[in-house]
Amino acid sequence: MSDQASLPRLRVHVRPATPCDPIDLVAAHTCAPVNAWISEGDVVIGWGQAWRIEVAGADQCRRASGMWQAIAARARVSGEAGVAAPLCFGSFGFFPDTPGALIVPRTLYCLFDQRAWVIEQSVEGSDAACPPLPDERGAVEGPGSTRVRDGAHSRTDYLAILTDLIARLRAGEARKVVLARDVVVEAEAPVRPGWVAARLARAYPTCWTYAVDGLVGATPEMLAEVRDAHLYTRVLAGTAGADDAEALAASAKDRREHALAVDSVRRALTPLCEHLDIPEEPEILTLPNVTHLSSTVRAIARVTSLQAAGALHPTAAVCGTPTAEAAEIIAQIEEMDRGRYAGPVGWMDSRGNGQWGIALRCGIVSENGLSVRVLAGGGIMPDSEPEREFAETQAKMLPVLAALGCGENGQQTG
Ligand SMILES: C=C(O[C@H]1C=CC=C(C(=O)O)[C@@H]1O)C(=O)O
Repeated sequence: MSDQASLPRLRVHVRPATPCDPIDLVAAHTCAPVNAWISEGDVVIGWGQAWRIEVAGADQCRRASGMWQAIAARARVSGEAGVAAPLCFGSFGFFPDTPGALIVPRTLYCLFDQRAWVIEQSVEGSDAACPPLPDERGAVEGPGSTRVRDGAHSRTDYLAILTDLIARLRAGEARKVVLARDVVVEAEAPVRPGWVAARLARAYPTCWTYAVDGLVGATPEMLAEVRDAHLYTRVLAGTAGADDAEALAASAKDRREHALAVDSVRRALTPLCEHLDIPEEPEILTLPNVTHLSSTVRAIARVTSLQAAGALHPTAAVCGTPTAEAAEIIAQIEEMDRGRYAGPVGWMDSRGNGQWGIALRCGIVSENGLSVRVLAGGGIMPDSEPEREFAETQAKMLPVLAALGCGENGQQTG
């Protein structure tokens, strides 16, 4: 059976709405599951689920994009013409054996160019009512007290894996490998992704905050944003402390690490794009917890945002160089399921325009909400130092740990 067999016909209604604080809205109490994308520019928040597309195996993004285009083409849309509805959210695995999904919410609140819209989406023939917008004055409860425990590896184990990896890189097995680790936060009461997203969006307003299908985070790295064929990608690789911008700019190791990430983006985009514009030198991006080397890449690409994301994933910022060798080494030594960490996460409209970030600085909330796996990694080079790389992952975990009320070393901060 083809992927596109038995796709639904959506009924969609778009109406203008009063702009409100989207962060209050995402934190508001509701019985329907929340998915969200909050940035300084665009906001998309959805409640409930009208339809869901699950994709497993290779080439997930391209296949999901094809199914979405077929659904969007046959949707019956009424109301105002200000938004290219229907809209969906999505999240995909780092490795192809983790299934990805597109979620079509029942009710959406969107803020584009400071204009607000409410969109109702349902499958023709289903008569369940769309959930109303929640009252943004009623925030959900937090998870109470929380504590952090080791994930797949203790600090000692992880340092040993790093040491071994650096030896393999020095022996020439790959030029760069991005290694990651996890910790687990246990909570007294269920963690609500909307509550975590609201705290992240307030603390990291220049990042793209997302909550999709239980994956919640605030990423500074844009994999692919496409608006009417204009493609924008922000490549990050090379990290130092929040106050160490000068040292980072001068670090030969970080500049080489960054150049490999930019090269991987160039290679992926060249067959896909025209007018590929890649800066010669990276800039510094300063966040509250870390500083990164950053390159903004622009191009003209006549593809959907999700097709572009699929062509780019996995970049050398999250996998390594060469890609196949790095992925193989990760699979051998990381001994942890990355799940959807470091995969594409975002949203898309009926024309394929949308934003797909890399799911970094994130947590995966368990089904009952009582635990959250927090993941972070870093690019390892032959001249990396294990202790510094471990400290870098701690700094990268800080946003989600702090949002959950845990300090850098796992102590509770309220
Ligand atoms: C793999 C992660 O970060 C990537 C993005 C920015 C900087 C990175 C680095 O310097 O290693 C990583 O390539 C992560 O946050 O888990």
